[in-house]
Amino acid sequence: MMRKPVVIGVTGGSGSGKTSVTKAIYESLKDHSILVLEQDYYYKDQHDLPFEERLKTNYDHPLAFDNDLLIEHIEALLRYEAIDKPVYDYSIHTRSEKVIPVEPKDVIILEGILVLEDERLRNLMDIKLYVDTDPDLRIIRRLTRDIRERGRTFDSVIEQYLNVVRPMHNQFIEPTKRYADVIIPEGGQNHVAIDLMVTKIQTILEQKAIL
Ligand SMILES: Nc1ncnc2c1ncn2[C@@H]1O[C@H](COP(=O)(O)OP(=O)(O)O)[C@@H](O)[C@H]1O
Ligand SMILES: O=c1ccn([C@@H]2O[C@H](COP(=O)(O)O)[C@@H](O)[C@H]2O)c(=O)[nH]1
Repeated sequence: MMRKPVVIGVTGGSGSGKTSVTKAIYESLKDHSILVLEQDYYYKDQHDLPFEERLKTNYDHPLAFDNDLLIEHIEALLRYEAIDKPVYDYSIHTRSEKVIPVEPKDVIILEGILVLEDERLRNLMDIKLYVDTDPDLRIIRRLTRDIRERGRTFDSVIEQYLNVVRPMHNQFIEPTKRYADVIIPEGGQNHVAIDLMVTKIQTILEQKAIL
């Protein structure tokens, strides 16, 4: 049987705990061969747009992402070829000049708000997870994080949440729950769900005779 990496998709609304779940799975498997791809890093490059225009972009719509490049990169990793992963800078709303060279690994975690929305991405996944956290917790988490880490003000987070993030969540993200194999309530503190996932990934790796 030909060797092929395992691909795990992790999705959920903004602030649901996708990154925390991904980190927890990564930490449990880091002695093996594992890498993370963040869909956020594949937002379309907006260097050509003035900063004021970038503020108006809808970052919660499927068309905001360069999924063609993301798919190209996953397909390369599935062939055990290295990629140059883009880096996204939230404070300037575009890709940074840097890229991160990424070597292929046996486990690929693909994390992002709309990774289950694109059928081409879904078809590349062995396991699909949806992190399901109540909207009140998600907005509290997002507020704290965006002010601390993404250079935002209280007012700008609230305004973006009500006008864009919330309606886009209801229209595009929440409906992808139906594609999930597993729904994880509460995100990164759900140790039982994370342990189950880690065990499942190990079983797949054993079946593929990678471990
Ligand atoms: N269970 C939790 N309790 C409290 N804060 C959390 C919890 N899970 C995540 N956070 C915090 O909430 C913010 C968003 O979590 P994160 O994992 O980045 O979510 P996502 O990737 O889905 O946006 C982060 O600052 C994180 O530290
Ligand atoms: O330039 C940008 C790019 C993205 N966003 C917001 O980020 C979230 C997705 O990240 P999470 O880590 O899942 O929260 C998305 O809801 C966008 O609104 C942004 O504000 N600016």
